Amino acid sequence: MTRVALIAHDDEKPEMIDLVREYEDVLSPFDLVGTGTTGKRIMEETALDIERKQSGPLGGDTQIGAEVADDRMDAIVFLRDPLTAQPHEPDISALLRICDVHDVPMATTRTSAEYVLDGLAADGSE
Ligand SMILES: O=C(CO)COP(=O)(O)O
Repeated sequence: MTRVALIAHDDEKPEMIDLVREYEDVLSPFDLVGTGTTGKRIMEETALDIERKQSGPLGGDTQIGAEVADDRMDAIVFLRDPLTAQPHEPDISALLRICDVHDVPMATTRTSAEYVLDGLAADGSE
């Protein structure tokens, strides 16, 4: 099954909720994973079921990176806050790097996320 991770920094959580609402039909057949607070918010505000990892600062990005390293992840939507320093920046950089290593698509903005999700939807309908 297609496995997708959803992650958003605090300032980007409203954008993530808006995105997943728009793409709820695309996302609902997928196996969805999220960092702690992002996953909680998505489940509160949509009908999607999310496997929740730790919150990002407590290791959630690292847990998702481990799945990438194990070739278990098909795509990641990570709406990052580009204007706020994060205490767990090394974990975020490591996640970006391991996605590059394993050629796992990671979208970090609304528009790139729409391209990735449109692509997954098109793959699923072939
Ligand atoms: O910090 C995050 C990603 O780096 C996101 O974590 P939360 O979803 O727990 O807020």
